[in-house]
Amino acid sequence: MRIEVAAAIIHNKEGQVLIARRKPGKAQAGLWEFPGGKLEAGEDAVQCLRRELMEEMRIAIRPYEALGSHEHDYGSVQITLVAWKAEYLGGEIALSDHDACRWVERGELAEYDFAPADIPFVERLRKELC
Ligand SMILES: Nc1nc2c([nH]c(=O)n2[C@H]2C[C@H](O)[C@@H](COP(=O)(O)OP(=O)(O)OP(=O)(O)O)O2)c(=O)[nH]1
Repeated sequence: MRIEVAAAIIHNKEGQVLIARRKPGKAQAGLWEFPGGKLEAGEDAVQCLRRELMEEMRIAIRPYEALGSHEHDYGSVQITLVAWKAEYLGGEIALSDHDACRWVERGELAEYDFAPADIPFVERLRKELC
């Protein structure tokens, strides 16, 4: 099975990036990710991310720049992960699909265990290439 997933690399005014840990019971539980989710039929990545962030975290974002996509084979599922840079607009974070979230500096990203599909984006962020 192949699924298309969008992830938002959300920054705040201080330049920190929002990361979240997948909660127990979900695929990749315990690993950190950039929040987002599966594209629904007829939806583009920007619409998907606006919807997912409101559903999963109750926050409003503005995705504004596509950072490309990476394929990852999880065995039972192959995912195409599309990442977008996004601006945090507002709303107080209320978690439903995650059991933790943090605003982190790029230099702190190495301290977290990310879902394998996210690693190429994490590396680019760490090197400040995006
Ligand atoms: N959202 C998100 N999912 C990721 C990332 N990296 C990564 O490997 N995944 C995987 C985990 C899941 O297998 C899949 C996304 O599923 P999901 O559970 O977040 O999506 P969803 O909210 O639409 O799904 P559902 O729980 O409603 O079924 O992609 C990432 O950075 N963000």
